[in-house]
Amino acid sequence: MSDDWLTGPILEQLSSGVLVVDEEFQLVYLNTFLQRHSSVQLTEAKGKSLFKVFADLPEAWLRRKFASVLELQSPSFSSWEQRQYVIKLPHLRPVTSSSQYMAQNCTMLPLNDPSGRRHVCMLIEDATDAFVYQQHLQTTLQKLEQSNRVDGLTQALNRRYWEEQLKLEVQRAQRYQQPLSLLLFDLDKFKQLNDQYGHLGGDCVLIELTARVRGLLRDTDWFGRYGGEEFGIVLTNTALAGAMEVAERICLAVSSKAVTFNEHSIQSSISVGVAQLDAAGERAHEVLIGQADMALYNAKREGRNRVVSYSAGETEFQLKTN
Ligand SMILES: Nc1nc2c(ncn2[C@@H]2O[C@H](COP(=O)(O)OP(=O)(O)OP(=O)(O)O)[C@@H](O)[C@H]2O)c(=O)[nH]1
Repeated sequence: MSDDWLTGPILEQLSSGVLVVDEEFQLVYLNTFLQRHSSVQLTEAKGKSLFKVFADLPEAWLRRKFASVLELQSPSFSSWEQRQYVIKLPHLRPVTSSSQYMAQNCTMLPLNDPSGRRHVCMLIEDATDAFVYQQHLQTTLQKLEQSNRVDGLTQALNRRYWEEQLKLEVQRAQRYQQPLSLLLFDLDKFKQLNDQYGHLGGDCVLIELTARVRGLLRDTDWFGRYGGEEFGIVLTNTALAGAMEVAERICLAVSSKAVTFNEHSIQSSISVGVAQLDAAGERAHEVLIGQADMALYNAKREGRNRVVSYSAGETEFQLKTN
């Protein structure tokens, strides 16, 4: 007895695609799922070349796959992670996704008709849910990674990540013998500012200041929040003279324009310490931080709102005022 009564309705109802081709890659069968999603009708497509019916198939790849299934008489599989789709079909999800096509898992099976002629049956499973889920997961992981790197208030890099980058850049500069400089700066009399305008006023100054500073830097510089009101900038491929120029520009950008907070106009300034990498060895980045910190200390001591560079061997630090 024929099994058509059984297989017919199942193939009609199946929510996966079933496609069969003969040895010449001519279409023998398409189930309802595929006809509905591709708008190709079996009655019109039967006997035609698969690659003419579906013009945008990856022909060379699919021919190789089919040939190996026919020759080895064993199944082959392609997942959406390797190749997002084999047949370009629109997906019907009401979700936003970067792709409008159905992600597919494809299994290719050897199939012989009753007279022994060889065919290939391709089963196409809709994997769009998994694809969309993975995309969401990736976006979430990227956001998480980003939030692990930045300081929540100012969006400057946080201290841990910034120090990691400093260490890497110091190693790079040493290996390729390129100059590298470090700026450390600190808001002047910030405690007083907080006392006068409240913590929110202080926060507002920190946010505005970091935005101004960021606008003055190159993409290759690393700007991080080193402590409460202390920040660090790694200037790659920059010698001391260039770093001093950047520091002066930043110092001026802060002091030349007040920050508006509620009805207040808050005037602020920073002191900046600058040092160029000269130490060798594994702890060179720590030495560099120490040197920039000493220069910053001197900028504070000399009256604030200024840039001071560290110079090795000098007892008195070179002072530069705005
Ligand atoms: N609003 C605000 N204040 C902060 C934050 N982090 C640290 N501070 C404050 O910054 C102030 C730093 O004070 P000090 O270290 O005495 O330094 P200063 O008053 O700036 O004095 P000088 O550095 O010598 O000019 C403290 O009052 C901290 O509470 C922050 O995220 N937001």
